[in-house]
Order: sequence, then C-alpha cells, then structure tokens
Amino acid sequence: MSGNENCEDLSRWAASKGISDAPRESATTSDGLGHSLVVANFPDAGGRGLAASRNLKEGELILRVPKSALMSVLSAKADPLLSTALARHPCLSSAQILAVHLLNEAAKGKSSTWSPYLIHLPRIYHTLPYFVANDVQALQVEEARWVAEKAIEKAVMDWEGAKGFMHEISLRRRFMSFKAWLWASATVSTRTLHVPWDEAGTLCPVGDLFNYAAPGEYVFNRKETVTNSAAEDNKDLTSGHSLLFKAEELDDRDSCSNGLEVETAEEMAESDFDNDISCNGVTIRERLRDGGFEADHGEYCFYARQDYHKGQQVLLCYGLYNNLELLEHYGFLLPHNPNDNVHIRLPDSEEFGVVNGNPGMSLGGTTCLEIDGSPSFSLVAGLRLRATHPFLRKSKGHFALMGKQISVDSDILIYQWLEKKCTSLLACQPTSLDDDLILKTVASSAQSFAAVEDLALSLCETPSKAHGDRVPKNVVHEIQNLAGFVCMEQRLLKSVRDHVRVAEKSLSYPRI
Ligand SMILES: C[S@@+](CC[C@H](N)C(=O)[O-])C[C@H]1O[C@@H](n2cnc3c(N)ncnc32)[C@H](O)[C@@H]1O
Repeated sequence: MSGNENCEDLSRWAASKGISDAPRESATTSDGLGHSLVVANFPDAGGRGLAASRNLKEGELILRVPKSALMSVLSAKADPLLSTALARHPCLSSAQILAVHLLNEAAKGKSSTWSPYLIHLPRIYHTLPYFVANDVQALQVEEARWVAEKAIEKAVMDWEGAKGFMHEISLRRRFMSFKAWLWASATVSTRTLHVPWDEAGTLCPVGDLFNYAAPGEYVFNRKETVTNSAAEDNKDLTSGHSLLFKAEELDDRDSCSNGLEVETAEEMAESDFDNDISCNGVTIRERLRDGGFEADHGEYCFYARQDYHKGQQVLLCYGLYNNLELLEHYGFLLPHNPNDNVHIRLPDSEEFGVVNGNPGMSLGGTTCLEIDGSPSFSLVAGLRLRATHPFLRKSKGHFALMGKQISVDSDILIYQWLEKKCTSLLACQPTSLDDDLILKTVASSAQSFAAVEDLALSLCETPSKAHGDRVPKNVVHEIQNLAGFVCMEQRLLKSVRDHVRVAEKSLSYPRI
C-alpha cells in the first residue's frame, strides 16, 4: 500500500479500539492519531510510516495499543472455531497459528473486528519466500542463495503443515492457496512485535506502521558472544529473530579490540587480561529499548528513541540485523546498515601449514567481516588458534580467546589469509559493483520500456570494466527478467532479446 493512501478510517477505528498517541492522563475515548503521530509517506525510508505530528522528546510515550486490539495466538485461541480445531492440531507452530488466524479474519471481510486494519495491510511483500528462481540466482552469494532456498522450502512446508487446520475451520479456497499463505506468513514475519506470552509475537495495529532504524549508534565489537543473563532476558521486538539488548542492564564497558593489531610479547605479558575478560567484547553505549508490552497497563507502548522534530519520520528498532536477515524477515535492505557483515568460514589449520588438526574447542559466535571490513572477534580468535602450532596453542591459546595476539608471525599469516580470501570471494561473483549499479539504473527506470531497451542495448554494447570484454551472463539475465516484468507484450520483449542475442554473438560471451 502506498503511504499517501487515506488512513482516516484506520485512525477512526484505532480510536474506537482505544489505540492512542496521547499521554495517559490526557487521553479521552475519542483519541486516535494526531496528538503525537501521523501516517505519512517516506519514499526513501520504508514508504508508508509514522511522522511526528509535533516536536517529540526522547523517551516520551508516543503510542499505546491495548491488548484487546492486538492479533496474536491469544486472540486466535479466544475464537471458539479456531480453538476447537487447534486442539486437534497440537503440532502447529505459533507462527502457523497466527497466519491462519489472519487468513480467517481476512476471509470474514467487513465482519472481522480487525477489518479496517486488515484493509491497510500491504498486498504483497518482498521477503525471501516470495523469490522466484531467478531472484534467488541474482543474490549470487552462496550463503544468501542457500538462505533464500531454505526460506522458500520452509514456507511450502509450513503451508502443507497448516492445510489440515485450514480445512477443519472450512476456510474458503481462495484463502487456502499458497499465494494467500505467502501473504499471511510474510505479514507475520514483517509486522509482528515481541510479546512475552508467545514466540510468534503479535500483530499490533498502528504500532506496525513504524519503519525500521538500525541500532547503528551502538558499537557491538563482539555482539555474537553476549551470554550475559541480562541479554538473555532481552528478546527483540519482533517474532524472535534476534536479540534486542537493554543497555541499562549491561555495563557500559570499554570496547575490546577485534582487529589484527600487532603486539609484542612484552606488551602481551604486561596486558591486564582481567579487563578483557570482564569486558567480554561488548560495548553498548545507549539505551536500545523503544517499545514493548507493559503488563501493568495491559498495553503495547512505544517511546521516542530520540528527539524528533515535527514532520520527521519516527522510527523503531526491530532488532539487530544484517542485510541478509533484513531481506529474509522484512523484505528490504538498508543501503548503509552498520550491522551488515559477511560470513567467513574458518579454514582448516592445514591452510596455515599447521599439521595435527584444528583446535578442538568451539568458540561459538559469528565468524564474519563487519561493515567496516574488520574481522569479528570470533573470526580473529578462530584464525589465531588455527594458525598456531598445537604445542604453542596449549600454552597460549587462551590469548586468542581474550582477543589477544598469540604471535606476530601467526597474525601476519592470518592477515595474508584474510586478504586472499576477500579477493577470491569478490572475484567469483558473476557481477561487480559497477555492473550492479548499471542494473540498478535499469531497474529504477523500469517505468518506461524504451528506457530499459536502450539501457539493455548500451550495456550489451559496452564491455564491462570488471569483466574485460564479457558482459556477465547474470547482467543480461537480469535485464531480460526486467524487460519481461515491465512489458508483457511479446513484441517488445522479443526486441530486447534480439538486441541481447546480437550483442551476445558479437561479444561471444557464454550462452544463457
Ligand atoms: C512494520 S512494517 C512498517 C510499515 C510499512 N512501511 C507499511 O507500509 O505498512 C515493516 C516493513 O516496512 C518496510 N520498511 C521498514 N523500514 C524500512 C526501511 N528502513 N527501509 C525500507 N523499508 C522499510 C519493509 O517493507 C518492512 O517489511
């Protein structure tokens, strides 16, 4: 749905359900939106979202949604038809139950309590289960393709698994299709907020209009290794995808180095390791929490995470995600995601000329390169252990676990290994960044078929910088897809294909 659609009916319905963006003390039963928030369109930052309707102060309560307006497994179980059928389907996951609950309410049309809310839900999503084979292929990176394939398989399995339940409640055929299932499960994936009583979370009318801001101001030098019980207690605001840390329950600690700093043996001996142990690699500088269910008030409450001026988009942090996770669960990418990373598989010790096997211990955590190119704590520690001979590992292996260098020589080895690894990872991708930028231009001009056609032609005629005289197969593939998408008329599609074929012959790149 577009952001400039008329949401007045939603606002009226919200008011009738007790949803309010006014402070508790001044709220009246006729409150809806407008005191703090207003629905607005932000084409470059999530589309439809919520804007500040006045200047807001950090920490201010800006929206309250009563439990009775939420759609969760609890409201599913309060429906006699669903609860009777559920007793015969004990193996369904909460997310499956919530998806069927949503489909059942959608099938009720105007007679559903949530009808004005349902009408404003997006009709289509861009999460990974929606990807067709060519989309998956275009992800290029092996891990991303694997995640996409698994997400598609999971959607099919969940649908198959929920069919018996849907039959039992006599859901209309149209609402039992895979297409309907994709819609319902993507609605659950992209819009649920964390609640303490159910792992699938809850759909929260109006509260689910907040677009996402990454927890970028916070420095997570070793986010993957937090085992602190305070962190365990903090679930994210979404349906269990990742943790949301509450900084007030974790000390504001000094950051631990995760780089490949070269340190002398003397410096190592003089280091105060206790500091590193207590630090545990986590630096969280600010309060992260900006929403949650408050049992004492029986409301989902949202707070401003910063000061906002009137008209500015008010954002919510759903949790900590890299771009692949954002795409998988929410169907979008952040162009500058401070939490993006690239997974790097740890090599065998033999790659460093160290015989006698890998270190037995498992480090846990993510072995990856962070957005600024620095290796994660676990990656450095894992590489340091692998690049060290077993006899030295025994006496000095604990240095690696503390984020400390074992020897200058092994750090040089692992730096060289990382450099080679990065070069080979980039070299084996079918398109370069340059190619992708051209494709992006093509995609954004896709309104006009003529523009696509011209760009396709010029791309085929202009040798790609990164690939010598070859236009990568993927680029041509994508343009064909795009052309097919923007123009259903076979005549025009054929014309692009002809251009591609001519260019293909003249450049003699591999056949598609
Ligand atoms: C909870 S909804 C937010 C409201 C949504 N924009 C709407 O129109 O209903 C989450 C979805 O909004 C979009 N979104 C949220 N934050 C975004 C961002 N920073 N950039 C791009 N899309 C975003 C994604 O499609 C995501 O799945």
